[in-house]
Amino acid sequence: MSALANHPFVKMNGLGNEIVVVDLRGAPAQRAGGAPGAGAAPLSPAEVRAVARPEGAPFDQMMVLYPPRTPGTDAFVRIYNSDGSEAGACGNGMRCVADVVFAATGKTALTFETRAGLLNAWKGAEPLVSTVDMGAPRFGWRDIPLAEEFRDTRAIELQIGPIDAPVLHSPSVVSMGNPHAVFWVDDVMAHDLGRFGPMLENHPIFPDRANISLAAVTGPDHLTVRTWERGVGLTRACGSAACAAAVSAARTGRTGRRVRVTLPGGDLVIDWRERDDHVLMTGPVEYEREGRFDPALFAAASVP
Ligand SMILES: N[C@@H](CCC[C@H](N)C(=O)O)C(=O)O
Repeated sequence: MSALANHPFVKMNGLGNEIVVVDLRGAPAQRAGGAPGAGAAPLSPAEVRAVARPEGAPFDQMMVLYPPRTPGTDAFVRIYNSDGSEAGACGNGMRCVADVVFAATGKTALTFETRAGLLNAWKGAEPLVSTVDMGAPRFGWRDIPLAEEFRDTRAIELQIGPIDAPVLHSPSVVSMGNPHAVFWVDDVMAHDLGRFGPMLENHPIFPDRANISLAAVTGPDHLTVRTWERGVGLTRACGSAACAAAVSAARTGRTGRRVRVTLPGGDLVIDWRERDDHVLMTGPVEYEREGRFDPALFAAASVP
């Protein structure tokens, strides 16, 4: 039987980015995938997709907390996309997880571990607002990763549309713990991202696929961004994409290092800190409902 059967969950969102939070830290060791400190086996893609079904708890990302692997951390967190794939980073999801743990423990600062490394979170001055340190961006072509060498990842050779009049071209590419391509446009609404997104997500230049964003500079230190998320599709907000757009904008001289990013679901403040190169993301979360996973979900999907 799935570790998720009958297990409680919290449905939240970060600016409309649909997030389900599941805490397996108190689950019996074998159900949580191993003894505390010994790691946590991933859920199967079929299990994750079962939860994402309309009769389950549909989400863009499901954030699953396991016992800490590293002393001093509050949890090991796995991040799942609705197609069952696992991601290395999810800014909005981490802010949701942080708020759940802030509320349960009374702490105001937390450290989590994800596949992409350690990550700190702080409670904000206002209720339901928090800041997550997304770590340092990586710009090397192998780190993103790209399938072939590009010395300068501020604008790589990639375009769609007619060769002499491309519709989208020369994206900035970066890893925020997950792969991002940012296409610079005048108006993020003027392009059919629902059509181009899947082609670009699965373009052979991205061996691990990629999150695809359209970004426009819409004011002094203000960006507007829409994202086609890897493993999900169009979402109302993608925190790591906001970070990717912000660092790419600063890196290409379009803005300074602290910007407000407007996404379809609302605004995030992104600060690419000079002193340690880390990217800080601040924004709100919302609680929607609590529930328990119906075991029938997993039986129907014939998952373990
Ligand atoms: N919504 C997220 C990003 C989630 C992961 C992404 N789809 C991937 O596969 O890399 C965010 O807020 O950062």
